[in-house]
Amino acid sequence: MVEPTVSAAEHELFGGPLRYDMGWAEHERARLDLNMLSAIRAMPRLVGGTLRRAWSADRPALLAVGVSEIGQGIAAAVSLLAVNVMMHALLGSGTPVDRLYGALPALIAGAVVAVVNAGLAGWSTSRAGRLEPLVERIATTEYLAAATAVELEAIEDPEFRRLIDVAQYGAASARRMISACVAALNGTISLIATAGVLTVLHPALLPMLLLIAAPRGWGAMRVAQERYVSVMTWVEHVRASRLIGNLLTERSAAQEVRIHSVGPFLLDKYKGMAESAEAEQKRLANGKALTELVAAALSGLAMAGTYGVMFWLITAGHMSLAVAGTAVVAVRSGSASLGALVMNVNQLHEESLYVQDHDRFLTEAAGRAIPSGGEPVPRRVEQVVLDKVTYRYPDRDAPALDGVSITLPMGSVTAVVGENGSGKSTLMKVLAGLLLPQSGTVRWGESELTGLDRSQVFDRVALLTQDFQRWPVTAALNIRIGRPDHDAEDEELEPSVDYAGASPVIAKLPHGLRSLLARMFRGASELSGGEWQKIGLARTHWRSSTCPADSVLIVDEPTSALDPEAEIAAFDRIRQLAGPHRAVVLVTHRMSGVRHADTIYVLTQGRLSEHGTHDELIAADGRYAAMFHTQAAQYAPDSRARVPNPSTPPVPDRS
Ligand SMILES: Nc1ncnc2c1ncn2[C@@H]1O[C@H](COP(=O)(O)OP(=O)(O)OP(=O)(O)O)[C@@H](O)[C@H]1O
Repeated sequence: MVEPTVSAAEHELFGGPLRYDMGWAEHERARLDLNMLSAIRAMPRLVGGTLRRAWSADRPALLAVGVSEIGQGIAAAVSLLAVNVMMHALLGSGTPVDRLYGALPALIAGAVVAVVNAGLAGWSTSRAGRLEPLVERIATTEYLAAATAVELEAIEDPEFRRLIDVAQYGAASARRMISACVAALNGTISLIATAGVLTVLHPALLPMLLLIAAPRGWGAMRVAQERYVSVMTWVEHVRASRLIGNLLTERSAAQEVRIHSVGPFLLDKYKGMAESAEAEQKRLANGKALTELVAAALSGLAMAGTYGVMFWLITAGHMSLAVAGTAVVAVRSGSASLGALVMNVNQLHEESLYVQDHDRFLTEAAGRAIPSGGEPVPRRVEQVVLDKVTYRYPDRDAPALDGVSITLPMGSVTAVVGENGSGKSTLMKVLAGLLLPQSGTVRWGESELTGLDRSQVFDRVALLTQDFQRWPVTAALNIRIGRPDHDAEDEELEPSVDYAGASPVIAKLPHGLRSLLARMFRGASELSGGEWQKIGLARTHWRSSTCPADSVLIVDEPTSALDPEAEIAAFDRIRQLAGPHRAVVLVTHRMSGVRHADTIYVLTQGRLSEHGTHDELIAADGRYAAMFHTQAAQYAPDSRARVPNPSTPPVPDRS
């Protein structure tokens, strides 16, 4: 395993070296112990996978490639035979002119074969060129579909995220494997043809040919292995460098980059990291040069040995000069074919390592996919209940939720409050069916979440979080995307726009709802944070209003960017969304927004510490009352007297 030097920049920025830990499974390390034999042994399986993809992409094109490559192999054998006939004619008896005339038919045959060969090569290239993008598209689609189908827990699992990262190279490799397969097929057929001719000429020549090519094969395989190990070891480093590069150009960081002079600082770190990556490239290049030199020397020795054997065969009278002439041509073309074949097999092997990552990702993703099927969610449920729910994130020791029970009757507004990190958002993900609790149950009416068709559960949930997605599409689609399979004209979206108080926002846009909301495109418009939140609210309304059955609306900090008037209006509107067939759950730190909720649940460090109405909780004078009074105190006329003083002393001035 390569242990590259760690740059000072990495230490400072990330607290140490960023390296792919190869921790997926023990067989990963075994996989890196590549050698030529194991590569050749794995070849039928790898080629089989590529052919399967190509077969499903375009059968006629694949067949055309196969036929034209076999045709080229036959052409190679025929042209060697023509050379043999020509040699015999040229080195035979008679006057030079007679001998030239004697060689003419073979010469013409060779020319015809060359033309046919060129035609076949062109045909193969055009069909392979058609297959390549199709195969890449199939592999990319498989990758994207698998990534979107896994449980949220998998997406948040750093190990799985790493696999998503490395697997992204697989689709391009699957594409390149097509041309490598074609070239390998071409090389194999040419080689078989040449080997056949050589064996006919003299059986001793065939092993010599293998001896010439073997060192090059070994060299190519070794270089590929080194490169793959290096790429895998450095993948996180490369990603981090790219991240720094992006931060320097991203709009979101642009202000701090300038005002805090983060630009020159990060640029310097970027250079530091690039230098350590360059050192690795240099090490690889030196290793490659040395390996290739040794391989070329050994191959040269084998070539000299071959000519020596031929010399001995001629002088001992075991081989005629004409046969020797053909043999020289055959050995040269055979060793070139074998060399190319080794390179192609090697390329196939290298690409296949990435395709294997892609396939491994697909297998892993299938194991972590959200199960399809299950019982339908009852159309009417009366209430949704979370009963003693416990959830612990895979990389955490303490549970984020510990035995939490809440009941959400249809038609009610429920508020969940609590300090930062108390588990509110996690609770909402469990409620939405995005996370499955390790213990406890979530019930829709009498039906348990685990037995339900999860896609139907998602269908019944509308979710608005404070970091909701701002899609780089038109304003209309940004609303309609709340239920993308429900087609709608712009006019049908108007009630949602009105509901969210977003009409003035849309009116300001150059093309109304048709305006593109994506700064990165020319002519597009950008909204402020609060304006975006209104669009988000409109989207949530659209989703809720297009659900024909009992549903749950979850709003997690929906008003953080709204001005005070808009905030009051938004809380009012959210409350109005509760209807006979809809339960509303509101998560917020704004205590003014929760006081009208039917029930308020207070979470403290993942546990439910109290619940009740606003009046009950104020009367209980517990955690809720304390939070409420603290916030209310800020707005009291004598607030200076009532807001608690900071618990820490002021930060000293360092200048
Ligand atoms: N994806 C995650 N992986 C690991 N731990 C997480 C993850 N998300 C949240 N946590 C942890 O779970 C706990 C609860 O987090 P959660 O986001 O649910 O709290 P919250 O009450 O919504 O906080 P806030 O008010 O700050 O939004 C925290 O300790 C947090 O660090």
